[in-house]
Amino acid sequence: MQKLAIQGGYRLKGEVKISGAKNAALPIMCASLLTADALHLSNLPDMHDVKTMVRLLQQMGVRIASGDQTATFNAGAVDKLEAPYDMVKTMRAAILVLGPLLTRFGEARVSLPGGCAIGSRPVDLHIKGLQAMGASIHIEHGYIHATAKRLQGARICFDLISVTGTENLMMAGVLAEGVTVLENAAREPEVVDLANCLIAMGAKIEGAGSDKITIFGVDALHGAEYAVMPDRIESGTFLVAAAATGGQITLTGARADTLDNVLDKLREAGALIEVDGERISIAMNGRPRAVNLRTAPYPAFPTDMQAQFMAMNAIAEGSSKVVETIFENRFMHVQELQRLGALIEIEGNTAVIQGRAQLEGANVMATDLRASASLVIAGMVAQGETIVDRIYHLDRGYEHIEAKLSALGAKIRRIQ
Ligand SMILES: CC(=O)N[C@H]1[C@@H](OP(=O)(O)OP(=O)(O)OC[C@H]2O[C@@H](n3ccc(=O)[nH]c3=O)[C@H](O)[C@@H]2O)O[C@H](CO)[C@@H](O)[C@@H]1O
Ligand SMILES: C=C(OP(=O)(O)O)C(=O)O
Repeated sequence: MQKLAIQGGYRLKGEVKISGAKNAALPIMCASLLTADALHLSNLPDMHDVKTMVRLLQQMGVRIASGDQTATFNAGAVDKLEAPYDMVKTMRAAILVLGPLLTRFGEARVSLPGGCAIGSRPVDLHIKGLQAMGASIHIEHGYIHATAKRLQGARICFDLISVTGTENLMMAGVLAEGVTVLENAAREPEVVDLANCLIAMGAKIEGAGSDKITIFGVDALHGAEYAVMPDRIESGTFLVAAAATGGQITLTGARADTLDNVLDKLREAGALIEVDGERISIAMNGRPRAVNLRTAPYPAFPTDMQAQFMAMNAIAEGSSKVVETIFENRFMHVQELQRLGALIEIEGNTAVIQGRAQLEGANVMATDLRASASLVIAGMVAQGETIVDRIYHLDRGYEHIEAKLSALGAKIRRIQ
Protein backbone atom coordinates (compact mmCIF):
# COMPACT_ATOMS: atom_id res chain seq x y z
CA MET A 1 0.00 0.00 0.00
CA GLN A 2 1.31 3.44 -0.88
CA LYS A 3 2.18 6.01 1.77
CA LEU A 4 3.40 9.59 1.88
CA ALA A 5 6.67 10.44 3.61
CA ILE A 6 6.81 14.09 4.69
CA GLN A 7 9.75 15.95 6.12
CA GLY A 8 8.37 18.84 8.17
CA GLY A 9 9.65 22.39 8.55
CA TYR A 10 9.54 23.81 5.03
CA ARG A 11 7.49 26.89 4.14
CA LEU A 12 5.31 26.73 1.05
CA LYS A 13 6.24 29.26 -1.61
CA GLY A 14 5.21 29.78 -5.23
CA GLU A 15 2.20 29.32 -7.51
CA VAL A 16 -0.16 26.39 -7.82
CA LYS A 17 -2.88 25.77 -10.42
CA ILE A 18 -6.21 24.71 -8.96
CA SER A 19 -7.93 21.68 -10.54
CA GLY A 20 -11.55 21.13 -11.48
CA ALA A 21 -13.84 20.39 -8.55
CA LYS A 22 -14.45 16.74 -7.64
CA ASN A 23 -17.87 17.51 -6.21
CA ALA A 24 -18.94 19.34 -9.37
CA ALA A 25 -17.32 16.97 -11.88
CA LEU A 26 -19.02 13.84 -10.49
CA PRO A 27 -22.66 15.06 -10.69
CA ILE A 28 -21.99 16.72 -14.05
CA MET A 29 -20.62 13.43 -15.43
CA CYS A 30 -23.87 11.76 -14.27
CA ALA A 31 -25.81 14.44 -16.18
CA SER A 32 -24.44 12.89 -19.39
CA LEU A 33 -26.99 10.08 -18.81
CA LEU A 34 -29.80 12.57 -19.47
CA THR A 35 -29.24 12.84 -23.23
CA ALA A 36 -28.47 10.66 -26.23
CA ASP A 37 -26.19 13.44 -27.54
CA ALA A 38 -22.54 14.06 -26.67
CA LEU A 39 -21.61 16.03 -23.54
CA HIS A 40 -18.10 17.45 -23.82
CA LEU A 41 -16.51 18.33 -20.45
CA SER A 42 -13.30 20.22 -19.76
CA ASN A 43 -11.37 21.02 -16.56
CA LEU A 44 -12.00 17.47 -15.34
CA PRO A 45 -9.62 16.65 -12.49
CA ASP A 46 -7.32 13.63 -12.77
CA MET A 47 -8.25 11.72 -9.62
CA HIS A 48 -9.60 8.31 -8.58
CA ASP A 49 -13.25 9.28 -8.08
CA VAL A 50 -13.41 10.66 -11.62
CA LYS A 51 -11.86 7.44 -12.96
CA THR A 52 -14.32 5.37 -10.93
CA MET A 53 -17.22 7.41 -12.35
CA VAL A 54 -15.86 6.86 -15.88
CA ARG A 55 -15.84 3.07 -15.26
CA LEU A 56 -19.32 3.15 -13.72
CA LEU A 57 -20.78 5.03 -16.70
CA GLN A 58 -18.89 2.84 -19.18
CA GLN A 59 -20.31 -0.37 -17.71
CA MET A 60 -23.79 1.13 -18.30
CA GLY A 61 -22.94 1.55 -21.97
CA VAL A 62 -21.90 5.23 -22.00
CA ARG A 63 -19.16 5.73 -24.62
CA ILE A 64 -16.38 7.92 -23.23
CA ALA A 65 -13.43 9.43 -25.09
CA SER A 66 -10.97 10.94 -22.62
CA GLY A 67 -8.32 13.56 -23.34
CA ASP A 68 -6.12 15.79 -21.20
CA GLN A 69 -8.54 17.04 -18.48
CA THR A 70 -11.36 16.64 -21.00
CA ALA A 71 -13.79 13.88 -21.90
CA THR A 72 -16.73 13.39 -24.22
CA PHE A 73 -19.62 11.31 -22.90
CA ASN A 74 -22.20 9.72 -25.16
CA ALA A 75 -25.09 7.97 -23.47
CA GLY A 76 -26.86 7.19 -26.76
CA ALA A 77 -26.54 3.43 -26.31
CA VAL A 78 -26.99 2.84 -22.57
CA ASP A 79 -28.02 -0.78 -22.05
CA LYS A 80 -27.50 -1.45 -18.33
CA LEU A 81 -29.48 0.65 -15.86
CA GLU A 82 -27.47 -0.42 -12.86
CA ALA A 83 -24.80 0.83 -10.46
CA PRO A 84 -23.23 -2.26 -8.85
CA TYR A 85 -22.07 -2.50 -5.24
CA ASP A 86 -18.34 -2.82 -5.98
CA MET A 87 -18.30 0.64 -7.60
CA VAL A 88 -20.80 2.44 -5.36
CA LYS A 89 -19.01 1.28 -2.19
CA THR A 90 -15.85 3.18 -3.11
CA MET A 91 -17.55 6.41 -4.15
CA ARG A 92 -20.67 7.82 -2.61
CA ALA A 93 -21.40 10.14 -5.55
CA ALA A 94 -22.41 7.03 -7.53
CA ILE A 95 -25.88 7.53 -6.04
CA LEU A 96 -26.14 10.45 -8.52
CA VAL A 97 -26.91 8.07 -11.40
CA LEU A 98 -30.27 7.26 -9.79
CA GLY A 99 -32.17 10.43 -10.75
CA PRO A 100 -30.87 10.61 -14.35
CA LEU A 101 -31.44 6.88 -15.09
CA LEU A 102 -34.95 6.93 -13.66
CA THR A 103 -36.10 10.11 -15.38
CA ARG A 104 -34.71 9.17 -18.83
CA PHE A 105 -35.21 5.39 -18.90
CA GLY A 106 -37.95 4.84 -16.28
CA GLU A 107 -35.86 2.33 -14.39
CA ALA A 108 -32.74 2.09 -12.21
CA ARG A 109 -31.05 -0.39 -9.90
CA VAL A 110 -28.46 1.29 -7.68
CA SER A 111 -26.56 -0.23 -4.77
CA LEU A 112 -27.14 1.52 -1.46
CA PRO A 113 -24.02 3.57 -0.77
CA GLY A 114 -22.33 2.29 2.37
CA GLY A 115 -21.67 4.34 5.46
CA CYS A 116 -18.14 5.69 5.58
CA ALA A 117 -15.87 6.92 8.30
CA ILE A 118 -17.53 10.36 8.55
CA GLY A 119 -21.05 9.19 9.44
CA SER A 120 -23.96 6.96 8.43
CA ARG A 121 -24.91 9.07 5.38
CA PRO A 122 -28.37 7.71 4.51
CA VAL A 123 -30.12 8.46 1.16
CA ASP A 124 -33.69 8.54 2.48
CA LEU A 125 -34.24 12.10 1.22
CA HIS A 126 -33.25 11.13 -2.35
CA ILE A 127 -35.73 8.23 -2.21
CA LYS A 128 -38.55 10.23 -0.61
CA GLY A 129 -38.19 12.95 -3.25
CA LEU A 130 -38.30 10.50 -6.16
CA GLN A 131 -41.36 8.81 -4.62
CA ALA A 132 -43.04 12.22 -4.40
CA MET A 133 -42.40 12.47 -8.16
CA GLY A 134 -44.28 9.21 -8.71
CA ALA A 135 -41.46 6.66 -8.66
CA SER A 136 -42.09 3.25 -7.24
CA ILE A 137 -39.09 2.27 -5.11
CA HIS A 138 -38.21 -0.75 -3.05
CA ILE A 139 -34.97 -1.82 -1.43
CA GLU A 140 -33.89 -5.43 -1.73
CA HIS A 141 -30.54 -7.17 -1.15
CA GLY A 142 -28.85 -3.80 -0.62
CA TYR A 143 -30.10 -2.33 -3.90
CA ILE A 144 -32.52 0.50 -4.61
CA HIS A 145 -34.92 -0.68 -7.33
CA ALA A 146 -36.76 2.26 -8.87
CA THR A 147 -39.31 2.40 -11.67
CA ALA A 148 -41.53 5.11 -13.08
CA LYS A 149 -43.57 5.60 -16.26
CA ARG A 150 -42.64 9.26 -16.47
CA LEU A 151 -41.69 11.19 -13.37
CA GLN A 152 -44.16 13.93 -12.43
CA GLY A 153 -43.13 17.38 -11.23
CA ALA A 154 -43.73 17.85 -7.50
CA ARG A 155 -43.07 20.29 -4.65
CA ILE A 156 -40.41 18.76 -2.42
CA CYS A 157 -39.28 20.33 0.84
CA PHE A 158 -36.09 18.73 2.19
CA ASP A 159 -36.20 17.89 5.92
CA LEU A 160 -32.53 18.81 6.02
CA ILE A 161 -30.16 20.28 3.47
CA SER A 162 -28.56 17.64 1.25
CA VAL A 163 -26.10 18.46 -1.52
CA THR A 164 -26.33 15.25 -3.55
CA GLY A 165 -30.04 14.96 -2.63
CA THR A 166 -30.65 18.35 -4.27
CA GLU A 167 -28.53 17.33 -7.29
CA ASN A 168 -30.28 13.98 -7.76
CA LEU A 169 -33.77 15.51 -7.64
CA MET A 170 -32.77 18.45 -9.85
CA MET A 171 -31.56 15.98 -12.51
CA ALA A 172 -34.75 13.91 -12.07
CA GLY A 173 -36.85 17.05 -12.53
CA VAL A 174 -35.35 18.20 -15.83
CA LEU A 175 -37.09 15.44 -17.84
CA ALA A 176 -40.16 15.10 -15.58
CA GLU A 177 -43.64 16.12 -16.69
CA GLY A 178 -44.48 19.52 -15.24
CA VAL A 179 -42.78 21.68 -12.64
CA THR A 180 -40.63 20.46 -9.76
CA VAL A 181 -39.94 22.84 -6.88
CA LEU A 182 -37.13 21.97 -4.43
CA GLU A 183 -37.39 23.84 -1.14
CA ASN A 184 -34.71 23.95 1.56
CA ALA A 185 -32.38 23.06 -1.32
CA ALA A 186 -28.59 23.04 -0.98
CA ARG A 187 -26.95 26.31 -2.12
CA GLU A 188 -23.44 24.91 -2.67
CA PRO A 189 -21.57 26.30 -5.72
CA GLU A 190 -21.36 22.71 -7.07
CA VAL A 191 -25.19 22.61 -7.23
CA VAL A 192 -25.07 25.83 -9.28
CA ASP A 193 -22.35 24.39 -11.55
CA LEU A 194 -24.49 21.31 -12.22
CA ALA A 195 -27.54 23.53 -12.90
CA ASN A 196 -25.51 25.64 -15.36
CA CYS A 197 -24.40 22.50 -17.22
CA LEU A 198 -28.00 21.21 -17.34
CA ILE A 199 -29.16 24.60 -18.64
CA ALA A 200 -26.47 24.41 -21.36
CA MET A 201 -28.02 21.01 -22.23
CA GLY A 202 -31.46 22.60 -22.66
CA ALA A 203 -32.90 22.23 -19.14
CA LYS A 204 -35.12 24.96 -17.69
CA ILE A 205 -33.99 25.68 -14.14
CA GLU A 206 -34.44 28.78 -11.98
CA GLY A 207 -33.10 29.63 -8.54
CA ALA A 208 -30.01 27.39 -8.29
CA GLY A 209 -27.81 28.92 -5.59
CA SER A 210 -30.86 29.86 -3.52
CA ASP A 211 -32.82 27.55 -1.22
CA LYS A 212 -35.69 27.28 -3.72
CA ILE A 213 -34.97 25.72 -7.10
CA THR A 214 -37.69 25.50 -9.76
CA ILE A 215 -37.30 23.01 -12.60
CA PHE A 216 -39.62 23.13 -15.60
CA GLY A 217 -39.56 19.65 -17.14
CA VAL A 218 -38.74 19.34 -20.87
CA ASP A 219 -39.11 16.36 -23.25
CA ALA A 220 -35.41 15.95 -24.07
CA LEU A 221 -32.00 17.46 -23.42
CA HIS A 222 -29.27 17.92 -26.03
CA GLY A 223 -25.48 17.81 -26.03
CA ALA A 224 -23.31 20.66 -24.75
CA GLU A 225 -19.79 21.77 -23.92
CA TYR A 226 -19.08 22.65 -20.33
CA ALA A 227 -16.05 23.52 -18.16
CA VAL A 228 -16.16 22.22 -14.58
CA MET A 229 -15.69 24.91 -11.87
CA PRO A 230 -12.43 25.13 -9.87
CA ASP A 231 -12.24 23.06 -6.69
CA ARG A 232 -12.93 25.30 -3.68
CA ILE A 233 -11.89 22.58 -1.22
CA GLU A 234 -8.57 21.97 -2.97
CA SER A 235 -8.10 25.76 -2.98
CA GLY A 236 -8.85 25.96 0.74
CA THR A 237 -6.53 23.05 1.48
CA PHE A 238 -3.54 24.77 -0.20
CA LEU A 239 -4.34 28.08 1.50
CA VAL A 240 -4.43 26.44 4.93
CA ALA A 241 -1.22 24.53 4.16
CA ALA A 242 0.46 27.85 3.31
CA ALA A 243 -0.89 29.51 6.47
CA ALA A 244 0.17 26.61 8.71
CA THR A 245 3.73 26.56 7.32
CA GLY A 246 4.10 30.36 7.48
CA GLY A 247 4.35 30.44 3.72
CA GLN A 248 3.43 32.67 0.81
CA ILE A 249 1.66 31.18 -2.21
CA THR A 250 -0.66 32.14 -5.06
CA LEU A 251 -3.48 29.97 -6.35
CA THR A 252 -4.25 30.36 -10.05
CA GLY A 253 -7.50 29.37 -11.75
CA ALA A 254 -9.39 29.66 -8.43
CA ARG A 255 -12.73 31.21 -7.52
CA ALA A 256 -12.62 33.45 -4.45
CA ASP A 257 -16.40 34.00 -4.58
CA THR A 258 -16.89 30.35 -3.51
CA LEU A 259 -14.48 30.68 -0.57
CA ASP A 260 -15.81 33.66 1.43
CA ASN A 261 -16.03 31.92 4.78
CA VAL A 262 -12.69 30.13 4.41
CA LEU A 263 -10.89 33.35 3.44
CA ASP A 264 -12.48 35.20 6.38
CA LYS A 265 -11.25 32.52 8.80
CA LEU A 266 -7.74 32.67 7.33
CA ARG A 267 -7.72 36.47 7.72
CA GLU A 268 -8.85 36.00 11.32
CA ALA A 269 -5.88 33.64 11.76
CA GLY A 270 -3.60 36.49 10.66
CA ALA A 271 -3.09 35.72 6.96
CA LEU A 272 -2.81 38.48 4.39
CA ILE A 273 -5.02 37.59 1.45
CA GLU A 274 -5.29 39.29 -1.91
CA VAL A 275 -7.68 38.40 -4.68
CA ASP A 276 -7.02 39.40 -8.27
CA GLY A 277 -9.47 37.78 -10.67
CA GLU A 278 -8.73 34.05 -10.68
CA ARG A 279 -5.63 34.48 -8.49
CA ILE A 280 -5.74 34.23 -4.70
CA SER A 281 -2.54 35.09 -2.83
CA ILE A 282 -1.88 34.34 0.82
CA ALA A 283 1.01 35.34 3.07
CA MET A 284 1.38 34.33 6.69
CA ASN A 285 4.09 35.88 8.80
CA GLY A 286 4.91 33.68 11.75
CA ARG A 287 2.48 31.48 13.63
CA PRO A 288 -1.26 31.59 12.86
CA ARG A 289 -3.75 32.61 15.54
CA ALA A 290 -6.26 29.93 16.58
CA VAL A 291 -9.74 30.34 15.07
CA ASN A 292 -13.10 28.98 16.24
CA LEU A 293 -15.34 27.44 13.63
CA ARG A 294 -18.68 25.76 13.16
CA THR A 295 -19.46 23.76 10.04
CA ALA A 296 -22.83 24.26 8.33
CA PRO A 297 -24.31 24.14 4.80
CA TYR A 298 -23.08 26.74 2.27
CA PRO A 299 -22.53 29.66 2.53
CA ALA A 300 -21.37 28.86 6.08
CA PHE A 301 -18.07 27.13 6.87
CA PRO A 302 -17.69 23.86 4.86
CA THR A 303 -17.39 20.53 6.68
CA ASP A 304 -14.92 19.51 3.95
CA MET A 305 -12.45 22.13 5.33
CA GLN A 306 -12.88 21.29 9.02
CA ALA A 307 -10.03 18.77 9.33
CA GLN A 308 -7.51 21.00 7.53
CA PHE A 309 -8.27 23.97 9.83
CA MET A 310 -7.98 21.63 12.83
CA ALA A 311 -4.38 20.84 11.77
CA MET A 312 -3.63 24.58 11.55
CA ASN A 313 -5.25 25.22 14.94
CA ALA A 314 -3.06 22.48 16.43
CA ILE A 315 0.03 24.64 15.85
CA ALA A 316 -1.68 28.03 16.24
CA GLU A 317 -1.26 30.53 19.02
CA GLY A 318 -4.10 30.11 21.50
CA SER A 319 -6.97 27.69 21.93
CA SER A 320 -9.96 27.10 19.70
CA LYS A 321 -13.26 25.26 19.38
CA VAL A 322 -14.28 23.42 16.23
CA VAL A 323 -17.92 22.35 16.02
CA GLU A 324 -18.99 19.79 13.40
CA THR A 325 -22.73 19.99 12.72
CA ILE A 326 -23.05 18.07 9.41
CA PHE A 327 -21.57 14.60 10.00
CA GLU A 328 -21.77 12.79 13.34
CA ASN A 329 -18.39 11.09 13.03
CA ARG A 330 -16.07 13.53 11.31
CA PHE A 331 -13.35 13.75 13.96
CA MET A 332 -11.44 10.62 12.95
CA HIS A 333 -8.35 12.74 12.23
CA VAL A 334 -8.18 13.85 15.87
CA GLN A 335 -6.55 10.69 17.24
CA GLU A 336 -4.05 10.75 14.37
CA LEU A 337 -3.22 14.43 14.98
CA GLN A 338 -2.73 13.48 18.65
CA ARG A 339 -0.01 11.02 17.55
CA LEU A 340 1.83 14.06 16.19
CA GLY A 341 1.50 15.69 19.61
CA ALA A 342 -1.60 17.83 18.98
CA LEU A 343 -3.54 18.75 22.11
CA ILE A 344 -7.17 18.10 21.23
CA GLU A 345 -10.12 16.98 23.32
CA ILE A 346 -13.50 15.98 21.96
CA GLU A 347 -16.77 16.75 23.72
CA GLY A 348 -19.68 15.53 21.60
CA ASN A 349 -19.57 17.38 18.28
CA THR A 350 -16.98 19.88 19.56
CA ALA A 351 -13.22 19.61 19.47
CA VAL A 352 -11.24 21.83 21.83
CA ILE A 353 -7.71 22.48 20.62
CA GLN A 354 -4.80 23.95 22.55
CA GLY A 355 -2.30 25.25 20.02
CA ARG A 356 1.32 24.08 20.41
CA ALA A 357 4.38 25.74 18.92
CA GLN A 358 5.59 22.42 17.53
CA LEU A 359 4.27 19.00 16.49
CA GLU A 360 6.52 15.94 16.16
CA GLY A 361 6.64 13.63 13.15
CA ALA A 362 5.10 10.16 13.58
CA ASN A 363 3.37 7.33 11.68
CA VAL A 364 -0.29 8.17 11.09
CA MET A 365 -3.19 6.63 9.22
CA ALA A 366 -5.57 8.46 6.91
CA THR A 367 -9.22 7.61 7.62
CA ASP A 368 -11.05 9.65 4.98
CA LEU A 369 -10.35 12.18 2.26
CA ARG A 370 -10.11 15.46 4.17
CA ALA A 371 -8.68 13.76 7.27
CA SER A 372 -5.81 12.72 4.98
CA ALA A 373 -5.30 16.32 3.89
CA SER A 374 -5.18 17.47 7.51
CA LEU A 375 -2.47 14.88 8.27
CA VAL A 376 -0.43 16.06 5.29
CA ILE A 377 -0.66 19.66 6.56
CA ALA A 378 0.27 18.58 10.09
CA GLY A 379 3.18 16.54 8.70
CA MET A 380 4.50 19.62 6.89
CA VAL A 381 4.70 21.58 10.15
CA ALA A 382 5.90 18.72 12.39
CA GLN A 383 9.52 18.29 13.38
CA GLY A 384 11.12 15.32 11.59
CA GLU A 385 9.41 12.74 9.40
CA THR A 386 5.71 11.89 9.21
CA ILE A 387 4.49 8.82 7.32
CA VAL A 388 0.85 8.97 6.22
CA ASP A 389 -0.62 5.51 5.52
CA ARG A 390 -3.79 4.63 3.53
CA ILE A 391 -3.43 7.53 1.12
CA TYR A 392 -5.91 5.94 -1.29
CA HIS A 393 -8.41 8.21 0.49
CA LEU A 394 -6.36 11.23 -0.55
CA ASP A 395 -6.06 10.00 -4.15
CA ARG A 396 -9.87 9.77 -4.38
CA GLY A 397 -10.23 13.53 -4.34
CA TYR A 398 -6.95 15.44 -4.83
CA GLU A 399 -5.17 15.73 -8.17
CA HIS A 400 -1.42 14.98 -7.86
CA ILE A 401 -1.28 16.54 -4.40
CA GLU A 402 2.30 15.54 -3.60
CA ALA A 403 3.57 16.86 -6.95
CA LYS A 404 1.79 20.18 -6.39
CA LEU A 405 3.08 20.47 -2.81
CA SER A 406 6.63 19.52 -3.88
CA ALA A 407 6.57 22.26 -6.51
CA LEU A 408 5.72 24.67 -3.65
CA GLY A 409 8.79 23.53 -1.69
CA ALA A 410 7.33 20.83 0.55
CA LYS A 411 9.48 17.76 1.18
CA ILE A 412 6.95 15.06 0.40
CA ARG A 413 7.28 11.82 -1.54
CA ARG A 414 5.21 8.72 -2.27
CA ILE A 415 6.64 5.47 -0.95
CA GLN A 416 5.49 1.83 -1.17
C1 LIG B 1 -20.01 14.12 -3.70
C2 LIG B 1 -20.35 15.27 -2.83
O1 LIG B 1 -20.81 16.31 -3.29
N1 LIG B 1 -20.06 15.14 -1.54
C3 LIG B 1 -20.32 16.23 -0.63
C4 LIG B 1 -21.77 16.21 -0.23
O2 LIG B 1 -22.04 14.94 0.34
P1 LIG B 1 -23.54 14.48 0.53
O3 LIG B 1 -24.39 15.07 -0.52
O4 LIG B 1 -23.51 13.02 0.70
O5 LIG B 1 -23.91 15.17 1.90
P2 LIG B 1 -25.35 15.72 2.29
O6 LIG B 1 -25.40 17.18 2.03
O7 LIG B 1 -26.38 14.87 1.65
O8 LIG B 1 -25.36 15.43 3.85
C5 LIG B 1 -25.73 16.39 4.81
C6 LIG B 1 -26.35 15.70 5.99
O9 LIG B 1 -27.61 15.16 5.62
C7 LIG B 1 -27.72 13.81 5.97
N2 LIG B 1 -28.59 13.15 4.96
C8 LIG B 1 -28.33 13.32 3.63
C9 LIG B 1 -29.10 12.72 2.66
C10 LIG B 1 -30.20 11.95 3.08
O10 LIG B 1 -30.95 11.37 2.26
N3 LIG B 1 -30.46 11.80 4.40
C11 LIG B 1 -29.67 12.39 5.37
O11 LIG B 1 -29.93 12.24 6.57
C12 LIG B 1 -26.27 13.31 5.95
O12 LIG B 1 -26.12 12.14 6.71
C13 LIG B 1 -25.54 14.50 6.54
O13 LIG B 1 -25.63 14.47 7.94
O14 LIG B 1 -22.02 17.25 0.70
C14 LIG B 1 -21.29 17.10 1.94
C15 LIG B 1 -21.74 18.21 2.86
O15 LIG B 1 -21.36 19.45 2.37
C16 LIG B 1 -19.79 17.12 1.65
O16 LIG B 1 -19.10 16.83 2.84
C17 LIG B 1 -19.41 16.09 0.58
O17 LIG B 1 -18.09 16.32 0.18
C1 LIG C 1 -16.76 13.72 1.95
C2 LIG C 1 -16.30 14.00 0.74
O1 LIG C 1 -16.58 13.34 -0.39
P1 LIG C 1 -17.64 12.18 -0.65
O2 LIG C 1 -19.01 12.76 -0.47
O3 LIG C 1 -17.39 11.83 -2.08
O4 LIG C 1 -17.35 11.08 0.32
C3 LIG C 1 -15.38 15.14 0.52
O5 LIG C 1 -15.20 15.54 -0.65
O6 LIG C 1 -14.80 15.64 1.48
